[in-house]
Amino acid sequence: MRIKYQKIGDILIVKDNLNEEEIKYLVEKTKCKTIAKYTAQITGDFRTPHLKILYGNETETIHKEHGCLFKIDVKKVMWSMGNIKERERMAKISNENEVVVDMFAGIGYFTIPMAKHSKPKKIYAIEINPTSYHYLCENIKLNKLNNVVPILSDNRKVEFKDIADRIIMGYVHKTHKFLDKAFEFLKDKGIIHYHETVAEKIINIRPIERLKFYAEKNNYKLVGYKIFKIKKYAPGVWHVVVDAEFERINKN
Ligand SMILES: C[S@@+](CC[C@H](N)C(=O)[O-])C[C@H]1O[C@@H](n2cnc3c(N)ncnc32)[C@H](O)[C@@H]1O
Repeated sequence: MRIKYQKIGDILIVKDNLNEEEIKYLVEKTKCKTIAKYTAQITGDFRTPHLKILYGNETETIHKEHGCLFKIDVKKVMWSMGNIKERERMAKISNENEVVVDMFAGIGYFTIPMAKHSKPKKIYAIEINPTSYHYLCENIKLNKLNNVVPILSDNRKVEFKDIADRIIMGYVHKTHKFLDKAFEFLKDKGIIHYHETVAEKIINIRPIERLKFYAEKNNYKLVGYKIFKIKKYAPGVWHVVVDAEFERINKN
């Protein structure tokens, strides 16, 4: 039998409805406690999934990835398998001298691996959704991290100035609208990991134009960048991340 599934901890997410025989096969093969299927696209600012349970009833699990533990309720909070490489990349990209702000922390998708493997001085992990924030706090404890400060808030209401060497903007819903805030957080020099969904034809143009526009508006200049494709988002549309390096323009 060939059935495609994603495994999050001991929960399977499948694409199609399954018959009894298929469910029995998957349960025996994977020892999963629950099988579920997404019924619609992830929606809203909180990125809430819509799920139909096909087998079992528990939706909370602990997922292991890159040496980290992620407690998550798959019914309440999203988990993107397509971002696995990016989570690995973020794990290694910082260092012990940096202060990082994760503006869209979720349950700690990027914060947890980065805090554990790169060991920056501090990561301020901001999350607006109380359910995701709850799991973010759980995951900080589970991974025994003492360099993460979780903040339950809309990142636009957080009043930090000039504190970050590095900023993660892991969100793809009009992310550019949050760039003014990112520049408030940024020190004189720093890096922003800017995510966006963009049509294939303008992958190398639109994100960079937006970054340049907001940099200039906030008295910074873009001094270097690299664009990475994360995954196909829709036909002809890519989820990309730009590692963008900025310097404040001296007013004198
Ligand atoms: C798409 S999820 C994070 C996905 C993650 N980067 C991954 O790899 O799967 C984005 C998170 O940003 C949060 N969020 C959205 N708007 C926000 C805001 N204004 N301030 C803080 N968090 C916000 C959402 O609740 C959600 O948990």
